[in-house]
Amino acid sequence: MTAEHANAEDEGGKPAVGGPASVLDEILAGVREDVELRQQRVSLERIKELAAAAPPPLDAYAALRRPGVGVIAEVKRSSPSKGQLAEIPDPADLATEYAAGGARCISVLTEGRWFGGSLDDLVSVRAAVGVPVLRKDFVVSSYQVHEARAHGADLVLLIVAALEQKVLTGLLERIESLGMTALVEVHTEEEADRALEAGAQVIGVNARNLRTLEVDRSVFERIAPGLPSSIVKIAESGVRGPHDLIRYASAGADAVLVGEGLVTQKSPRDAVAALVNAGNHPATPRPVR
Ligand SMILES: O=P(O)(O)OC[C@@H](O)[C@@H](O)c1c[nH]c2ccccc12
Repeated sequence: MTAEHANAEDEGGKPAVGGPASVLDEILAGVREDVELRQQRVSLERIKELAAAAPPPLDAYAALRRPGVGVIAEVKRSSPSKGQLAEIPDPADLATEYAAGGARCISVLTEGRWFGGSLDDLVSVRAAVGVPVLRKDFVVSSYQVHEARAHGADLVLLIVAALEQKVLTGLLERIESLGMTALVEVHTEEEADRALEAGAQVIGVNARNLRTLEVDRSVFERIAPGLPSSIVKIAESGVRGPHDLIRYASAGADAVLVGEGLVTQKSPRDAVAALVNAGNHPATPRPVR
């Protein structure tokens, strides 16, 4: 890697020039501080060694392309919009329930300040389940990508709105070079174009605007049909039950990513199973390739 490349990867996520600081900008500022502190304790060199020594990643891309509409179930304690959603004393227990309900992948929020997550949660979940695990965080530097791999991640989220194009492309390449899959998150058509331009193969359309936190389920219907059929399409946020999965499926979703709608249920396993059943039902539209 050239020095120029290294710098480019660590420059992402600057707030829009002159714009008011959004929730996303605030989150990113905290994330940068936290990454710096962790990097002082465990150097980039060391985290690269740990990543290289970790058991190889699972093929999340293949899992997401299986027939039927898949469910990515998220371990999510809190959110900036609602505060605490659930206690989740043992994320491994919850992930085990999700997997028993038929979840294709497990998403683990590792951001601490706003979402109450941690890398420890990722490690516990990885050890508990046999399905691919997503590191859900605000990834702005290659340090976090190696860190994800070192802690057992198979998939890493990249949020287009948080990254300059050069940085997005560099991080995506880094994720793939470590054998992981990048889930590239967009919220607008322009961001979708940037994701494709960067080489994304798995694109998540987030119904929630990370600047205002508003949820608009029609965003997926606007953006997904314009994506090439080869792209794996994930509908993120706002799934309350099977009816929302079916709506997203009708617009071409390969999978839905669900947090709040699962962690707030008495039986997260049954809630996942209900979604999985809807996703496998013959009447549910499925993506054509
Ligand atoms: O709880 P919900 O509405 O089911 O949403 C889950 C997931 O989409 C949401 O947690 C999310 C989507 N993109 C993110 C980026 C960062 C943090 C969180 C997210």
